[in-house]
Amino acid sequence: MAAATITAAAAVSVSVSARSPATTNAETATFHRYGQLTKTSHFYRIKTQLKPYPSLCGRRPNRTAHGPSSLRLIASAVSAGGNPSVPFALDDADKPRDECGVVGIIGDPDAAKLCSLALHALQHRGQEGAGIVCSDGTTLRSATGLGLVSEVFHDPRTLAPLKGDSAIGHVRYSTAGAASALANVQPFLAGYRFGKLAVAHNGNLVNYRRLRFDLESRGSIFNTSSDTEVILHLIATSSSRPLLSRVVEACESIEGAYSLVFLTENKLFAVRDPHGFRPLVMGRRRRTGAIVFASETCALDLINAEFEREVNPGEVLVVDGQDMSITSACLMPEKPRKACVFEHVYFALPNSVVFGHPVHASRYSFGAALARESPVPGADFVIPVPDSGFFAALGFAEASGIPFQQGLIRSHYVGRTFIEPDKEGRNLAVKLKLAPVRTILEGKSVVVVDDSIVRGTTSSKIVNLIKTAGGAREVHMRIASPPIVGSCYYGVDTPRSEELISNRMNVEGVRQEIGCDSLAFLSLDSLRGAFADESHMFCDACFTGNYPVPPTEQEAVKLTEV
Ligand SMILES: O=P(O)(O)OC[C@H]1O[C@H](OP(=O)(O)OP(=O)(O)O)[C@H](O)[C@@H]1O
Ligand SMILES: NC(=O)CC[C@H](N)C(=O)O
Ligand code: SF4
Ligand SMILES: [Mg+2]
Repeated sequence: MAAATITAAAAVSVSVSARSPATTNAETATFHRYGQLTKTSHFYRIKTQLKPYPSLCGRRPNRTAHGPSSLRLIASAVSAGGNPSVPFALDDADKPRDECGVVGIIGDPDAAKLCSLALHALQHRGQEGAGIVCSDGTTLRSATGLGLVSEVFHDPRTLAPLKGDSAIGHVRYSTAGAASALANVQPFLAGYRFGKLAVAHNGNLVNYRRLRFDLESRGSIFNTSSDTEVILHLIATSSSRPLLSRVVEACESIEGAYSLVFLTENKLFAVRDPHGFRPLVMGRRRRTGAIVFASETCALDLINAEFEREVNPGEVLVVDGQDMSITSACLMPEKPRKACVFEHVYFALPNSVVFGHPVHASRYSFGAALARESPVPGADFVIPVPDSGFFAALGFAEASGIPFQQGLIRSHYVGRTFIEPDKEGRNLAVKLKLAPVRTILEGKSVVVVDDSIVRGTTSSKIVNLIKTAGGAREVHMRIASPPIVGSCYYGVDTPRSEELISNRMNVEGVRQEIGCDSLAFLSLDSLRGAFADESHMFCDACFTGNYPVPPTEQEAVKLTEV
């Protein structure tokens, strides 16, 4: 972005209506500009959720380019665990990894505590680090650490200083920047010339290297090696006012996947990229009326928040802590919706409703379709690969009429293996995690259903376990998604294409490699069929190679080189 002008396409106006949680009538409908809201009630409901999305969009005049950076990342007030001395190098050698979970709460005296609970519910989205930033209206405080939420916040003294009515939180699984660096654990808290700002990000920016290069050549000093920090610098160097405009302007420069929550002293922002790759939902706590944003509805459920709606792709929502008014703006002209289908295949928890569809139901229908496409006549049992293969196996069993049996037991003390950052960790985790039930499997022909094969680590170990330790006669693997043939550039750990087993070999080659008696994957048509006439609104690039936002040549090379 060397040019001196940026075209900012933010909405100039938003619609807000207000109501008390105790009433159902809309009390007020006011029209505001850039979040200059008049207080009409303590509780507001956004009218825009009833409007067709494009009606929110508008345009505002050109703005001048970013000035010199004045951003200062503030070290965590509390660093719970980890090694703070890990350097801040831009680790080009890092490979992209997986998902993250974000949460934001405003209007509740227990905001930080609720955030930590919500992060527990989102733990499956990232196991490398966790953190919370909260605000008491004047001061932002932060606690971050490496490891699981239960490890980072095991000591009540870590949460105790996090007082205030608003907070954001993050569980990390790195896509850009070292997995082991405490500095990369979010939320990031920064000081800039208009105050303090914290951010938590789920997704991956495909153009962050170029943006970082541009910012650094204008004097920005980066404190982390994460793509997310670029967003803070873009906001800090924007010449737009107020913060909503700066956020919008920053988002116009970034490309790729981003579901974001920002916290200032008195406002909470939620932003979703125009394609809507990653999920982000909004809810409201019944007891206090607090507004909650979270990656998945399972986090809302845990803290008794009622789901209200998704944050729309391309939407910026701002909740003002002073009057709980909500402002909605549109980032830029509409782009085709491309929700990540892999959230339904693997990432999200089955009790979540993601992109408007219950995850357990999608998985069940993938499994049932698989049974119709690739039956295994004469098999004795259908066995799920815990955890995420469970509902697909149930669908397979019911559609095929073959009895369902829990032939593999999962240890509750080992997390997700696919999201382990290194190969040794993944190998060990599969071994420790799954154990065969010999008295079920011995001498039997079994259909083993898993949600996906990525590198093949899990499947080959499972086939071996079931045959040797379990004593099964035949193992027929059925995979409830198509072969993964392409890397993901939008926040998921499908790293180098050479590491993807289905990219290296055909189905028969994969079968021989993992050692099962037969192998079949779900067809692309059946995957898409589960979403019927909405299927065009899903990204399935890792199965098809049709990338909605082409990675720049440089990004693609970097991602495949490391
Ligand atoms: O081919 P691979 O590289 O081994 O990756 C695929 C496996 O990883 C995932 O499980 P994971 O253990 O991460 O999570 P889960 O417990 O939710 O199934 C997925 O469900 C497959 O089982
Ligand atoms: N998986 C994610 O969404 C991670 C967010 C961010 N890109 C990071 O690497 O920390
Ligand atoms: S490429 Fe695959 S994992 Fe990545 S966003 Fe698209 S569907 Fe999801
Ligand atoms: Mg699994």
